[in-house]
Amino acid sequence: MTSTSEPTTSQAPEHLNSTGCVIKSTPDKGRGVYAGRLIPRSTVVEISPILLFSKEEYENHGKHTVLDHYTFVWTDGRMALALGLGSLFNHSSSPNVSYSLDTKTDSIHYTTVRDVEAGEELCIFYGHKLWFSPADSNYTQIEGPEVEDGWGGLVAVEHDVQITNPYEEGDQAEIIPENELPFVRLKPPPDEEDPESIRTIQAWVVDVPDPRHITTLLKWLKQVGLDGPELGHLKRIRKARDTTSLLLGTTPELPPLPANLDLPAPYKLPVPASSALTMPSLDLKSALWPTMYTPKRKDEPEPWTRGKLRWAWDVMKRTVDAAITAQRESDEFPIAAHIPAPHEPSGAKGISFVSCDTRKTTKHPLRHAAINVVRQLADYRASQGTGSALPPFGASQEAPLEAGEVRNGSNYLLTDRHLFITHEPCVMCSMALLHSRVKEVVYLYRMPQTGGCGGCTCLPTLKGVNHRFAILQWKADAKYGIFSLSPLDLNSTVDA
Ligand SMILES: C[S@@+](CC[C@H](N)C(=O)[O-])C[C@H]1O[C@@H](n2cnc3c(N)ncnc32)[C@H](O)[C@@H]1O
Repeated sequence: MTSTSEPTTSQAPEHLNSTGCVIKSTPDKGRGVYAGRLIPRSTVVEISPILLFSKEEYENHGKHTVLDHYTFVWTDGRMALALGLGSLFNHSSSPNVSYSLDTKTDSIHYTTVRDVEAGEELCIFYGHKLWFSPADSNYTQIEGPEVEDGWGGLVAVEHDVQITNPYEEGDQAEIIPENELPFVRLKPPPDEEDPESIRTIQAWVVDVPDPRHITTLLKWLKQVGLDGPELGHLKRIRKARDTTSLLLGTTPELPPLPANLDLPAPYKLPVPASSALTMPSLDLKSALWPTMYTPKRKDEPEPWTRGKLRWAWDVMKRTVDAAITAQRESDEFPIAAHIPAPHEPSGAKGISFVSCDTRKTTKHPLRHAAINVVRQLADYRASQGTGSALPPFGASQEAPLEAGEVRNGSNYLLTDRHLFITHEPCVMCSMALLHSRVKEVVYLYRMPQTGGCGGCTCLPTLKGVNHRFAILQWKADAKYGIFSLSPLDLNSTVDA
């Protein structure tokens, strides 16, 4: 019989710390740290005291032992072993925990970067040069010659500057005035001018063989409360050839239609989810159902809430951190690109992808950060076995896809998605983003000589291209809030 005080190997005890972290065995990474309950974002889950080894001590002894897989490079070049939970966080390329050094107390602080669900593993990012094959499908191994770092496994913890997201505090639903946004809009968001990007909702429609019955039906819609504003962006009546049809509503069930009119059975139809902002969009949407035309005024950009800015700031911060790491550890250009999980008011959900420029280590001139990250996403989709039949990200409000059905851009990689990048993408990358139907590109540094998003040319405004995307540039004064280290200097002739 097994008692709780006599654990067996098959029923190992779980160690729970006061912030809800549990040590458990993982299937493929040895032990790991898991959330024993929901752990909110920005929770300091662990403060690990460290044990320091001198360089000589480490070179002569520690390095030749298992310690080599557990040690951090400390600020002064000594090696640090985190005591407590600190040594048990496994690596992920999409970490949910960040860590920072406290040199005053010789400890490392581990903080969640997003809400972590009960049962989820808590992981940190070790760096780009791993000494093991990661059980993490999103990881892109940097190719190239092995570099002897000689100094333990984990990435160096170099600074103790605590950077906090300026949008963390306050009402997350508050709309931030345009002049207080951390970026400028170089190009407004596009309207849906591409059949693949048009969002639809399912609505009930009935064909009305005798047009004289329309008036009676309009009165009936009022009586049963189906004349609400949710379909206000559409016209109620469609006349197509010799059939007149009436839009009834979007309720799951319909009340019985007036029996005396002898109408055919109503049916469901995908209709546009919003009005048309441009003439090309009007044509496309009206082909589905007659749609209202409500052109946007020039001074009426899409509002940004504090919550969405908080998301964008975190995304850009992580992009910058990846670029710094790529340069520091692999001597790459400090360029990184990030396709984040889409923002949701309840918190970003889904998978995000981060890649760096790898053209130096791979000796491959086309391995730019933006191309690498689009490929990472494509590989992920392919690995899921759903390939082109994946629904577009952010299409959660639509009816589920039938097996094998392809709809609304599911063949495109970036429909409805943002790309954050440290430097304005070059012409080649801008074209790749255009082909992938990206929604918005956000960058920190403009590249006047090489950029394809406003620098030397602006791909999405060229005549003949079949997709438009929005372009945002981080403001110079807002930029430095995001860096912990030096700016990401790049020669102006480099194509990012
Ligand atoms: C600092 S330790 C982490 C705790 C370790 N799992 C344990 O049980 O002691 C680093 C070691 O964990 C394993 N590891 C960490 N992250 C991993 C990952 N994503 N995939 C596979 N193994 C991983 C590797 O063996 C690595 O040498």
